[in-house]
Amino acid sequence: MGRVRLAVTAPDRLDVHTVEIDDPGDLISCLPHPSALAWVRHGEGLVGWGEAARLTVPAGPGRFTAVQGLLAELFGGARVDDPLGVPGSGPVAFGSFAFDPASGGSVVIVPRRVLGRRGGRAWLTTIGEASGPAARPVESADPLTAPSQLTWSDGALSAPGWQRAVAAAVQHIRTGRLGKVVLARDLYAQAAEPIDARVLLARLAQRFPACYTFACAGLVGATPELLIRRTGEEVESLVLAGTTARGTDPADDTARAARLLASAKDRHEHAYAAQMVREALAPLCAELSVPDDPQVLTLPNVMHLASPVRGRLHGERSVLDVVEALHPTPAVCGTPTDRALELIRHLEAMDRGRYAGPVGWVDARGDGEWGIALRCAELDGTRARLFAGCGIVADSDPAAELAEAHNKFRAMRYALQG
Ligand SMILES: C=C(O[C@H]1C=CC=C(C(=O)O)[C@@H]1O)C(=O)O
Repeated sequence: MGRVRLAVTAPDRLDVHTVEIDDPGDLISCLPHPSALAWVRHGEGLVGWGEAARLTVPAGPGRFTAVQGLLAELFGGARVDDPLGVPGSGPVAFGSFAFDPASGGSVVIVPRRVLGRRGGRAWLTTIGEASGPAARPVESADPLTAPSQLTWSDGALSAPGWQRAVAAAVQHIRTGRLGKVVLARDLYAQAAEPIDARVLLARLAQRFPACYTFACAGLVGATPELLIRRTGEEVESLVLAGTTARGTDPADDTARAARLLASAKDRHEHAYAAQMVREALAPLCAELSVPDDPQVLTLPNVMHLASPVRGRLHGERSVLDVVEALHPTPAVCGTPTDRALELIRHLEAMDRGRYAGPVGWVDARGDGEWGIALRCAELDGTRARLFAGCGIVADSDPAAELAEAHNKFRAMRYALQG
């Protein structure tokens, strides 16, 4: 167990049954309640609902390994019937961690039902009940209502206030104390009725199929950034940093992609993130491949510089142990990490909560997928708090960064407005 003391609500012993089922089709439309758990990309992944166990994770170092230790105990003591034995079958926990290690609010949930779909197979896992496996994913579902009468307001900083923060960050960087810092801002949307996460998930998955559409304890989004996937010994990551807006037509897109690849400022911003991921993974891996040059990832709202990373772990390490080594990367914090974190706390004038923290799932084998919670919102009844951030380097321009944040907000604005 790590240095963090976790609060756990769980029965003495979990009963877990996985059964292979016919293809349930769209996973998100199988979610029966707004309190959704989800991790879906290109129609594959996991959704969950209900709570067999909940871990409340306080602030402090060693959060990820502390959770891993506790889950190993909980899952190790469970009665498990898992004839599939694939990543995501058997006992699974979904989690979402605060960005800042000094902040509380991280949540890990072991659902009562998990529905999985990958590679032409589908399964249903029932957790916590001694009564045996459920035969069908959902008996009945609450009706869906899209958010209406939305009104918008600034979060901690107005647009000009945030531009001043960016300008201040540039000044700090020019003194040479740090190379890069990622600054974020928040926005609020107010709806007439409680916001149903399932509506937002369905819109995000349909519009951003290549992103990881996620939900965990009210944090909902579609992130393009894979922090780490572990499948046995294999690990994968997709490092993103450096952004441009989409073009107005295919020729404009091609020109913008070429400019992004050639942009010294964006290459610089990207290199900090790729380098740190390389350094964090190298001691954990027997083999590691990080491309020398990034490629362009095109999304419906923006384009990013992207480095797909692959490795083979040595030693017994769960996906959460690898998350512990990686978070926070310079894609969301900066270089050096401690100085960037200090500046973020000082300049953003807000607590990021779980935005820019790891979000994903882990199973009893230690396999799992964790993204960085970007392009997301924290739902609280009728209100949504949206976040977007931008990497700042010595030659960043505050107005251009504000426009970039605006483009990143468009994903969640679309999820809310349709
Ligand atoms: C911090 C965010 O994006 C990160 C990921 C990709 C590109 C980024 C950038 O170009 O600034 C950011 O590092 C965000 O979307 O809130």
